[in-house]
Amino acid sequence: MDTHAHSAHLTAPNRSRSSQTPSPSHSASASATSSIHKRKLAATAAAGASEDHAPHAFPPSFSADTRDGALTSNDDLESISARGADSDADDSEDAVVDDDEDEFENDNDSSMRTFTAARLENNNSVGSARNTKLKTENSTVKIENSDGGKEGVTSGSGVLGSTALAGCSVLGTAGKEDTVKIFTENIQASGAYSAREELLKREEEAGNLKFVCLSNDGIDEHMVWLIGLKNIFARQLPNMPKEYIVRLVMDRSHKSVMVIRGNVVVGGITYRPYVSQKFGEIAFCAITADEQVKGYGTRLMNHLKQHARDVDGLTHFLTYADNNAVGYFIKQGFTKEIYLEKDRWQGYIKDYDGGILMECKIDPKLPYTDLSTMIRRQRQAIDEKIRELSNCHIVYPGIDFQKKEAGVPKKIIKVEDIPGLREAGWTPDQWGHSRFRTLTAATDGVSNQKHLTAFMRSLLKASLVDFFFEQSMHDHVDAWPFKEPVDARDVPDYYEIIKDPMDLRTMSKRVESEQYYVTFEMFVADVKRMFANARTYNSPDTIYYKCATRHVDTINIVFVFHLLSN
Ligand SMILES: CC(=O)SCCNC(=O)CCNC(=O)[C@H](O)C(C)(C)COP(=O)(O)OP(=O)(O)OC[C@H]1O[C@@H](n2cnc3c(N)ncnc32)[C@H](O)[C@@H]1OP(=O)(O)O
Repeated sequence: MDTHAHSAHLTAPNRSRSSQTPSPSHSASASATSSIHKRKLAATAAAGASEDHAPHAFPPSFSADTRDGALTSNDDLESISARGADSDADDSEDAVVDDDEDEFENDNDSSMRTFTAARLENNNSVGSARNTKLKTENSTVKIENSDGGKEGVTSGSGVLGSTALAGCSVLGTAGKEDTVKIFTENIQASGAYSAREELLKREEEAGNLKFVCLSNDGIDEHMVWLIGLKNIFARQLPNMPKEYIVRLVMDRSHKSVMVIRGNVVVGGITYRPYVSQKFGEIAFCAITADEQVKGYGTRLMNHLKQHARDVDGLTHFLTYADNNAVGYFIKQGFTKEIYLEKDRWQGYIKDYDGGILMECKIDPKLPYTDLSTMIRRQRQAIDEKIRELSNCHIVYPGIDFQKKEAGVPKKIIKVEDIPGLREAGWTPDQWGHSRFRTLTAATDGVSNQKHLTAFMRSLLKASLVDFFFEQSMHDHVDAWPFKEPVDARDVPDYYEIIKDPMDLRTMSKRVESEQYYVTFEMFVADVKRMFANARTYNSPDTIYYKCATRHVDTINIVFVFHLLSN
């Protein structure tokens, strides 16, 4: 274990999403993430800790493992301090040369100022105000064995393959296979998640897209990709000092899983595997602005999990997530609750003020890069089971419900003629189970229907108007809105507000058809609808409103009376 120590007070990288990120289909998340919040990383490595706990400069990745090839020095480390982005220090102070000035032209200044000012402050007043931000629990920083870093460079590098489970093989006979296929495709069901994963998986198989995991191994092409990734981080995490990003990305104990499309980096995740502790720390995660919310972030995370489990032997990931990226991490299976035992991670990871520590347990078995196939198979298995137990997958032709005037059906359909009803287990003796008895079903259905029609007719033609509108008719002869359908020429906005109009004439037509109101409840429902409309359209001080209110109770009484007398 490296026991190199120095008294550095470290970085305040603010990791925050770039405000220029377009999010066509996710405006909510885009707007939520567009505000650049200031985030401070209070990282510390106290000098003088015990040998066992390997007192080190923070982040540990800048320790001895890093010296052989990373673009860092301990001086540089000391210079990254806990500072906000509002420093006004001299921009001319040199730091790490930027590889892509265009990329950075908009957001370069603030972090450079932060960095520079931090250096000045660090020289002048080590341990003053900044110390108050340092988190005491981090005062001892454990140093990971170098195995993590080395592994990252050797066995950990390479193109990440999908586990390529066989395509959707369907159980059962050929015929069944077809139906299952049709059904599964019909369910639209793969859902957005699976659809995106499936699409990107196909892109990978077609060779248009690849996911690689690399460290700084000196290979030219890899370096170009790492620099491309560094640029994306710098742009997407504008409050994070670029020098800090460079160091971690180029640090050989860190690994980066990258999405490469057409030899161009689209995004990536830089993490440090703590192999002996079996967890990894995600340092940076970003997708280039115009490729966000297209599923790359999810596929990237899935590749990362698979690689970290199968190559690094990790069981967990920890990360300090930006507030505005918490939603993304939750969708990737991260939680704010940390279940990993503290002694496995505390002191190992960088501590960010303003971020939220989140954890993800890596499942030991899940085929992370082929989840869409797994989900599809699960759906098929569930579908098969449902088919064994029910006929709900069989779709019958619909009922021809052509209507005449006033919504009266053109032809009467007998219940037993409804397609699929008998097949679903219905038998005519189940009539009585219906909540509302229909009169046609009873043995004396015809006479009952006649009786009901007569009753409703009398209510409408004779007593209803008098009974219900006695007062209003006397007081207001023009109770016309209830008697006829409202004329849109008289009341232009009526049908914009009232979507289900009702009036006494329509009801009368329904009664006279002797086909519409097969239960008295249907009749009462129309009366109530008529009153409800009156109260919706008219203001409470109108006679229509008052009248409707008064007579809702009346119709209820009539209804109860009818039920009792039958
Ligand atoms: C440790 C850290 O680095 S924290 C900082 C994280 N990085 C950033 O904030 C930089 C800017 N943002 C990005 O680079 C990207 O948006 C990422 C990396 C956060 C996500 O990558 P994407 O490719 O956009 O994610 P992807 O398309 O796979 O979306 C997965 C789901 O997460 C959601 N999501 C994506 N970004 C966010 C967000 N910032 N907040 C909430 N939800 C989000 C998506 O809407 C999608 O939801 P759905 O499955 O219900 O449709």
